Amino acid sequence: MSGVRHVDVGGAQPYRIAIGDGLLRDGAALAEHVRGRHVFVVSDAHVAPLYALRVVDALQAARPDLRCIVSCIPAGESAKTLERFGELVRELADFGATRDACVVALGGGVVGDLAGFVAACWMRGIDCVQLPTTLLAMVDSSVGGKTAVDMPQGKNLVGAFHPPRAVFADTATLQTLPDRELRAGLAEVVKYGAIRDAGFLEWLDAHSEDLLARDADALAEAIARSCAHKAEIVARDPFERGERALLNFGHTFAHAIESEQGYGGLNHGEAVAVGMVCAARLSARLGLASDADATHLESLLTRFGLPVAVPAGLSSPALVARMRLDKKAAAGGLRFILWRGTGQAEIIPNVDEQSVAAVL
Ligand SMILES: NC(=O)c1ccc[n+]([C@@H]2O[C@H](COP(=O)([O-])OP(=O)(O)OC[C@H]3O[C@@H](n4cnc5c(N)ncnc54)[C@H](O)[C@@H]3O)[C@@H](O)[C@H]2O)c1
Ligand SMILES: O=C(O)C(=O)C[C@@H](O)[C@H](O)[C@H](O)COP(=O)(O)O
Ligand SMILES: [Zn+2]
Repeated sequence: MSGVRHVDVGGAQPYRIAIGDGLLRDGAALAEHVRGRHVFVVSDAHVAPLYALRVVDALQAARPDLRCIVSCIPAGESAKTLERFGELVRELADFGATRDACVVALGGGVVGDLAGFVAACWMRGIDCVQLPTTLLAMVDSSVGGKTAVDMPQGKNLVGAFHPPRAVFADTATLQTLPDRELRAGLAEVVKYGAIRDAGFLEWLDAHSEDLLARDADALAEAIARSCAHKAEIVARDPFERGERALLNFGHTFAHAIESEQGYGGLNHGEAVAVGMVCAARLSARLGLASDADATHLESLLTRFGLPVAVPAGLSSPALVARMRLDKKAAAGGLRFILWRGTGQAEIIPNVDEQSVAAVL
């Protein structure tokens, strides 16, 4: 296969991210990561009909001894629950999956987070291979080993760190992705520029039309650069003891919005876009950065067709209350990822709630 890019994730459990057109058909490469005979493919109602058979056929052509089953969850954030987790582990038990079984997550970040959590828990941890099919999953959720399910009380409240064995991002799958989901992925791409690479933001600015038109080279470049940023951070800080928290830029706001809307309003990428603008405005309010930087970020996100304001009808006190259950909050109060200007994010403890409410 020509033109495949690779990003290696270092650390105690290293793995490789492959990015290229047609990777789901490369059964030999996928099968390399299956140690036993059980393959449990988790996908969703939109992705499974498009791609699941392709993956199973490719795997079985390469390894006729494999036993593959496909479990299909409903599409969307509302499927990322403890209840669905329970169903999937019961299916694994019925399948007779042994400890050398492999969970294959075929889909967006919802499938990736849920299937990854199943892999983290079944027999205290089995292999997981991530096959991301959304831009967001390719640039972010398939990498780094955060797995989780949501609760009504908050996003990703129950989960585990469980790095994948490998990630195969087949960029051909992006051709069937709805526009809204493509734009959601661009929000997390912008995040890398916002937190640590002002030059990347300039590149995104210059290539915004190519990206929205799904130009293959522009998308592959954006994915590879995003993965390289994430790989560098998670290799140094896999368990978010320090700098990994920078990847949460905009997320304290985003998660509060998503949970307050019952996971049926803005999708994750859209909420992150709003959250990043709120974080930039809060930085300006606290005197850390200029309002001009926030305005520049807002205009790039707007160009990508993303929302930049908190949806009408959400109350500031309710959102702030939700932030108290954010995973970065400590007994001492709210901790935010803010910036000192484009490309310079920092962890800021003890942010006062009045300033947050004012920005909301
Ligand atoms: N673990 C992490 O580090 C991490 C990072 C970022 C986000 N996340 C999580 O990821 C989730 C969001 O992921 P997402 O944006 O991929 O959403 P998603 O998984 O809900 O996918 C978005 C929609 O696109 C559909 N879809 C997926 N691939 C498709 C394709 N190729 N063609 C047609 N339709 C397709 C899905 O069925 C779904 O309807 C959130 O739960 C978020 O919390 C996790
Ligand atoms: O990988 C990380 O670390 C991130 O924070 C990436 C985020 O984009 C992602 O949404 C993540 O799931 C948020 O994690 P959480 O710990 O805040 O739930
Ligand atoms: Zn995110």
